[in-house]
Amino acid sequence: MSGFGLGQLRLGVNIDHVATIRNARGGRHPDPVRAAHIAVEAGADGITAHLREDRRHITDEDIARLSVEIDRPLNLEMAATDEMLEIALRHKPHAACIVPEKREERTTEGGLDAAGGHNHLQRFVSELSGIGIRVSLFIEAEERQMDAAASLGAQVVEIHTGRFCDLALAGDGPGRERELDRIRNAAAYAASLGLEVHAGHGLTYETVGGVAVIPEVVELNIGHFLIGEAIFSGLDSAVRRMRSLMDASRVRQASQG
Ligand SMILES: CC(=O)[C@@H](O)[C@H](O)COP(=O)(O)O
Ligand SMILES: NCC(=O)COP(=O)(O)O
Repeated sequence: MSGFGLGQLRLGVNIDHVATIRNARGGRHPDPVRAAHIAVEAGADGITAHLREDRRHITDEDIARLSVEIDRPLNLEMAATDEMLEIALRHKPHAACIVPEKREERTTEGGLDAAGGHNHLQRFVSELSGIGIRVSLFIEAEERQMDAAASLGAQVVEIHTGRFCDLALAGDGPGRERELDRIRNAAAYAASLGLEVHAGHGLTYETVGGVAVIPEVVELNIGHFLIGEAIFSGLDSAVRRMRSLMDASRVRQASQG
């Protein structure tokens, strides 16, 4: 149950890094699909998985199994390539979130340049939407990127919270607040364009509250921190704690009016 007064805030659990641990030995344990089941039982509203071109963690088989074995929406993160488009059209996940990818990156370093890549992206957005897949663009908190997403016909934008989280981790209070203001303004602007607003990347127990109270944000996608916490407290406990922090933030915000 999310905060009273504010809309329901969904939690999408990204299970990429369960696959990172599995792939370290090349076996089948730990199983990302088993993790997805545990996350759903613990309160996840959906599962996010990033099928990278280099398959460094989530594999094609993981996506195939998640597509049929999990009874919650699957949010497939993908690069805008013909290979990934074919896979998405084949499995028809609830949503496809188009993210930028560079092989040499350790993790996603920035948002998709929807404005600069408008012509390249149009075919992907049209073909995915054309068969009923909700298309999300993982973008920076910038109005021009929101304008591009709306003009492309994407239904959803996911605002990159990585810089906010990095500033928080570095103890840069003023910088963190400036970035959070940027995210707040971008969320309100995106909603005014009729876009559904999600947020994610790098969120932790410490940073989730600042984003959870943004009224236009209806979904948070959180993965790496939760899988890390799961090593110490178990995945069920980590997801439940994140869920309760999200809900408590919304209740606090609603009670303050
Ligand atoms: C787009 C994003 O921020 C993440 O969902 C993405 O999955 C990060 O890539 P890794 O999971 O490979 O770190
Ligand atoms: N799109 C963000 C996501 O799915 C999870 O990002 P992270 O929590 O693993 O950094």
